[in-house]
Amino acid sequence: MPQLAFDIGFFAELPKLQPPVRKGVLDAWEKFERLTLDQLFKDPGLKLESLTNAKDKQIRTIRIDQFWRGVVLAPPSGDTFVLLRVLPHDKAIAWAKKQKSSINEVTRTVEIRDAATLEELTPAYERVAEASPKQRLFEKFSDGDLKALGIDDETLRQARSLVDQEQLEVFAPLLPQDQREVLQYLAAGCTVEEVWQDVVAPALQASSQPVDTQDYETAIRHSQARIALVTASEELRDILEKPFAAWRVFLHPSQRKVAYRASYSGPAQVTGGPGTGKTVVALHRVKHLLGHLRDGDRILLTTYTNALVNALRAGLESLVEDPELRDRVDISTVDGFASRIVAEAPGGVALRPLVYNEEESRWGKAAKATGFSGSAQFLAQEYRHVILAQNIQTLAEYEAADRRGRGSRLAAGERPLVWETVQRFTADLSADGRRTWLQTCAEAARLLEEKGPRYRHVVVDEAQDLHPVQWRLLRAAVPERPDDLFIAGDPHQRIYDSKVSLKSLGIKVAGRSVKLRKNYRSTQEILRWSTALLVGRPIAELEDENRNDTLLGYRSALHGDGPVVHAAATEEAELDALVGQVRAWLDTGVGAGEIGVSARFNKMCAKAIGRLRDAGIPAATLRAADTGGAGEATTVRVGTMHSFKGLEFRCVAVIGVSDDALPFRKAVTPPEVDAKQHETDMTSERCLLFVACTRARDSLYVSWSGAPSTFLVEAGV
Ligand SMILES: Nc1ncnc2c1ncn2[C@@H]1O[C@H](COP(=O)(O)OP(=O)(O)OP(=O)(O)O)[C@@H](O)[C@H]1O
Repeated sequence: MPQLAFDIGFFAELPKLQPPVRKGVLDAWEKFERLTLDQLFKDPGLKLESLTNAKDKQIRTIRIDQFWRGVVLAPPSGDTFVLLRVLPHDKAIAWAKKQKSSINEVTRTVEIRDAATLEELTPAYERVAEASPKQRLFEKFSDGDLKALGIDDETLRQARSLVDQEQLEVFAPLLPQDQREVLQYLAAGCTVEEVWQDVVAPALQASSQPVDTQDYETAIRHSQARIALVTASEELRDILEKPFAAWRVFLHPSQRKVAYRASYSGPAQVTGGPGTGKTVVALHRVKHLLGHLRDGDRILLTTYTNALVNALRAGLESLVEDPELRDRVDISTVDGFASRIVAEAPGGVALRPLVYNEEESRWGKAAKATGFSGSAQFLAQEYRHVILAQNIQTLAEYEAADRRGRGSRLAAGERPLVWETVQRFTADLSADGRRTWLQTCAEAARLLEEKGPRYRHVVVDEAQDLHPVQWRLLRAAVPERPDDLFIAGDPHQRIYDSKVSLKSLGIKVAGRSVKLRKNYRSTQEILRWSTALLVGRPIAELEDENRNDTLLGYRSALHGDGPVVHAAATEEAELDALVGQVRAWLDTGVGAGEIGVSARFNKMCAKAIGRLRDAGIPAATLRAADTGGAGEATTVRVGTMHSFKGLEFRCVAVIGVSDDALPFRKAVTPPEVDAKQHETDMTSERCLLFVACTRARDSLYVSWSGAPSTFLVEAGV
């Protein structure tokens, strides 16, 4: 029976199609379901026509309505057709005539290229290259290597004519998608092996048969990354009516391979720069695991902030239709999960957690009581990074503890007094019915270690910021078995003080770790600018702190304007400029809810909200807008850089990026107190700015008053 599948290019244009045109698409799809092949070709309403002077006889058009035409791949064999585009009549014909389809001999997937334009451009570029003193862009790669990566003869000739990346960008939209990616990664500096592993191998279809380059029926089924087969009209109606979320349907082969691998023999990890779809992969992994869950088994899906919990919940709702299945997933922050475990324990008392500022003053008091002369900051860090991290329970254990991660000296004879001060701090806290969040996690971990795990699988997003105690808790929440932990995170986005590697925690992901490189969120211009903030700064891996991670090959296929930077003389002037920028976005049709404003401090956020509201622009803090329901769509959301973690907006203004705000002196341990901690804190501050900037999809605006942050200066802004 014939059927009409849908190419990703059609979905990309879907938001522009009016409801009657969408209805026309649905009608056309139903015709393919209903009619025989013979009837389809003869149907006068559909007009499945081939085109004169077309590059490819297999590319035809169909009638959607009087004005709109669909461009369809109509293979010579098999009965699956693919709707490539829906365009106004003349544009559809012009576009269709230029395209050519093929089946890639390496990946076995269907490819579409703009053959006419490529044929026109290539000789001109070849002439330019011959006259150019520059080396050819792919000079160092042999034909054999390129062919092994799926570059076919036509693309090879085109690739050989290029001398620089700018030229490749001209060719990129014309090339078949998979081959384009291979060339872009190689041009970005990745090795043949890396491209093979990250781009080609995940797309490969296991088969011992030679590739039949005429068998489109099979190739279409191998092309899940760009062609969707829709089996029910309700499904299609749903896709056509709701705003289309491509991530639900079209995973990149590297994403699909990680998310839908049948099973991992132990903990698995997915890393990658901002916007590479780690959260998307985590959600698809949950979907996969739900499909194999035994009776009574449950999944914990956990992340760092409440805003992200809401985002995960919404994502899972759109990915997993069945509410009963969704009910088998608990979605919570790690701290929220810990509170629940502690509160549910027999006799468990919910102790009020300390907020950040309270802790330091309590350490000060404890030090005074015991006569410890060091700083409160030292004590807080010692407690966090040595005592809690190593789960130290006694003075003897503390005296024997390894303090290698710490850069501050502590003579052996001083440890008993530190220990006494710690005891004082914890005793005072419990006397007041209070607890730090990490103490709550430690208590929850102890309870689970005693009573046994609660979950069959734990899926962790934003893993880079978890403290060893939180890892202990998650480890105790799930038995050590295949598919126990699935971990998504990015060390470049570490913005809290928890530099810890999975290896040091005994969580072994070697051989089960994948890195994503394609950014789906931001334009290449925003990425390049933001990435410059981190260039030359070593960032330790998530897996192993003795190895550094890189953003090599990290890139986006999206393009737009570069970020706008604004230097204001005073804070007042900076806030005025912010209002001007937000108004300019609104004037171009951006919704208020698509705009995010981020600053280092709450105080600056409050000022921004006040100023925007004075100008008649609805604005609220992230939390107020998100818990206020409707506010989310109609309000500019304003939040600290920390609270922007994991979120995204069409337009982002990062404000107050001044010398005195980033790095924030109080958040950075002085080098004379602890040189190692100083470095870690500086990196966290730098990453914080990186995180804030990489929340932007289409537009990024960065401003400051007075002197700019040294991070901007060092990045050459
Ligand atoms: N295969 C895909 N197709 C289309 N869009 C995608 C795909 N994968 C991810 N996206 C989109 O890219 C954006 C970023 O995805 P996601 O939030 O999962 O990235 P992330 O790696 O978790 O980002 P960050 O680390 O910055 O929080 C989202 O808008 C998501 O819908």
